[in-house]
Amino acid sequence: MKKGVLLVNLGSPESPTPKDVKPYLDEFLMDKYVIDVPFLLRALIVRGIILQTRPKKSAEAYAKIWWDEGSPLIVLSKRMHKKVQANTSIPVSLAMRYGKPSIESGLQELHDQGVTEVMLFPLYPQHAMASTVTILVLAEEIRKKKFPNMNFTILPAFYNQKDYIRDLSNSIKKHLENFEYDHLLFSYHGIPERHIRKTDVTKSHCKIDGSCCHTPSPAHEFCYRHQCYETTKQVVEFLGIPEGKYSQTFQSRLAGDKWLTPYTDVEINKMPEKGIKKLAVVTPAFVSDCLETLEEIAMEANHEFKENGGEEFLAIPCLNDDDDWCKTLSRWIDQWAFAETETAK
Ligand SMILES: C=CC1=C(C)c2cc3[nH]c(cc4nc(cc5[nH]c(cc1n2)c(C)c5CCC(=O)O)C(CCC(=O)O)=C4C)c(C)c3C=C
Ligand SMILES: [Fe+2]
Ligand SMILES: [Fe+2]
Repeated sequence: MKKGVLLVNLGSPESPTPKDVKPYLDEFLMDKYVIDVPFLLRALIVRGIILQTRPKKSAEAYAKIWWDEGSPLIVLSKRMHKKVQANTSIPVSLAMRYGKPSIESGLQELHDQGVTEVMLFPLYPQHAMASTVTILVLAEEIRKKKFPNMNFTILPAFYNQKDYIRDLSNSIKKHLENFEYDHLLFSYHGIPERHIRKTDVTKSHCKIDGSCCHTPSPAHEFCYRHQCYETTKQVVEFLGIPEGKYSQTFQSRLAGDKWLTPYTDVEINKMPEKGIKKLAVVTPAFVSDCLETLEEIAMEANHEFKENGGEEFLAIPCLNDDDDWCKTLSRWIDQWAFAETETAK
């Protein structure tokens, strides 16, 4: 029995061109855990409507943040992977849910090293159907077809883990050292409200009314909204940020559904008139900087804030390949690998 780990992030297109963005968006948005409607309706919405115009617009956005080495999300995930591997003797592979390197190639790499016990490690602090569940479902499909002798253990969402909260808080603190902020905004990737109800294991707890997420419930093990509030609360406590000096919003919505509120862009635009002139934004739903942080926040939100009277804007980087964070990841891996754990198939 040999143990190994598969780190899985979201993925990016091959290049910032409509030709490569289109198949990436097709794979992403045709995922039934992302656009969760019956296949024919999904195909109509995605292929008939979204893919007619979005690839060009998205490619332009990607082109603004693209690096010489490639997509920031992929480059940063690879740097993190390298440091994590350097601090553990357990084989660690990196994969993306959409695009390359694929989950299948990551599992193949581990298989080629004789690994039979794999910890699946979704690189998302908060659990969501559109991010975590889709990884686990696809990995299981591939396991059944190609690697039937492998066993999987799943690393649960780490939104409230002491080590994660400490590393995130320390990184925020470091970036705020030279920035006298009026307000710190915690902006999380949004999801449709319907997804929250679907992942409610009690089928009765989630009301999305502002109070359910603060009332203890078994639903919270899989409630993205609760987990976002909890990450914010624990970071705020760790850093001692006073009430009124921070808030939480959700970004990156698609047209159509009602997504989690308040919306980041709407709130940021209102801030200058409320007296917030120096704004810092942190994006804890992402462990690696990506289109959503580098373009939507650091460029677009920054621009809008200033257009509306804001003066200074700081987009705090994600944890990326922060040394402490990479050591934490290696330590979690070792804790699992060297503990007497039961593996789940
Ligand atoms: C926290 C993780 C993420 C969740 C949950 C999530 C849900 C979700 N996303 C879309 C649609 C799009 N997201 C896009 C980019 C994108 N999304 C995440 C993470 C989560 N998404 C990341 C890390 C990225 C950036 C990828 C990169 O290459 O840098 C995009 C593509 C870009 C664009 O055209 O705007 C889309 C589309 C939905 C519909 C959804 C939940 C239903
Ligand atoms: Fe997304
Ligand atoms: Fe809730």
